[in-house]
Amino acid sequence: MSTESHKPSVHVQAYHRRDVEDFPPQPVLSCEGVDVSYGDFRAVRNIDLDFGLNEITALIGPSGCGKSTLLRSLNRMNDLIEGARVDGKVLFHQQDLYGKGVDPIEVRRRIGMVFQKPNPFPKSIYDNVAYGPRVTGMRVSSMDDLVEEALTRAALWDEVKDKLKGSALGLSGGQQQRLCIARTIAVKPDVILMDEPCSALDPIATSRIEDLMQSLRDDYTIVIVTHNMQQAARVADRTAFLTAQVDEHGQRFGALVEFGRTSQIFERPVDERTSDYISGKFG
Ligand SMILES: Nc1ncnc2c1ncn2[C@@H]1O[C@H](COP(=O)(O)OP(=O)(O)OP(=O)(O)O)[C@@H](O)[C@H]1O
Repeated sequence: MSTESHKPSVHVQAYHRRDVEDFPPQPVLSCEGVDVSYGDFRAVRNIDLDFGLNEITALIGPSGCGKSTLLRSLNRMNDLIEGARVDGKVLFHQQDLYGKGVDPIEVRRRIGMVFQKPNPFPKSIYDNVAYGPRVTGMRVSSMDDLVEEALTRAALWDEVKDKLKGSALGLSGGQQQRLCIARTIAVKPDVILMDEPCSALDPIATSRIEDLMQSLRDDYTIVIVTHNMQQAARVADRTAFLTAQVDEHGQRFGALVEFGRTSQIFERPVDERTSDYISGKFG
């Protein structure tokens, strides 16, 4: 990594950001020397990253550099992919998520995930939100209240309160994505992982999700993978830039290039590769 600072490249109006410290004072989730492999292919290598409490961290980088692979390692979603393996440590409140005796279902409850394409269940709006609390056996004094709270938190309640028994599939794409966020929130996670949550949405629906992320940040730690650098610059407190490298055997793999406050990454990147990427020279 060079020490010289490179020119600013992306200027966008950011949401009001916290004045985050240079290093997260309280990392909720940390990667220590994380490698993710698919069979013999070590797709992502040696990642060290801290995700700070009540912060939004964006993972950016060119296609295929391993952003989604890394994101899935944060809540053991890669366990569901045959041949996938994670080495190194992913610490959640200092506990290794891949340690002995850790229940991956509980991991996914505490660290929820929202996908690129809204994926509501073919059930009613109400049942989509109530699904997680029911299957995880959460003790709930009033399911109606919990559903209302989650939908309100996901900025969807006013639009759906009169049709809770209607099919979730009848909602617009943006509403479906907010429903998926409500479904994630309903099981009371600490962290929400978002894998390109706006890539299937129009600009208005995208802007609603970005607003929602800002309001969720007070209660949750959010990690978002995005291809949209303007989006990262608008919403994230910190940004990690990954890129593909080639090892001595000619094998491509994803590596972390630079991680810092979003303003620093976009306005004063230290590494030339970051500067080239955000100025559109590759990717
Ligand atoms: N299920 C899988 N089996 C084998 N290889 C995979 C699998 N999923 C991803 N890969 C490979 O791992 C590498 C990283 O892929 P990944 O999808 O994580 O990158 P990405 O940065 O999220 O890409 P994009 O921005 O295009 O979504 C790529 O070489 C990809 O082909």
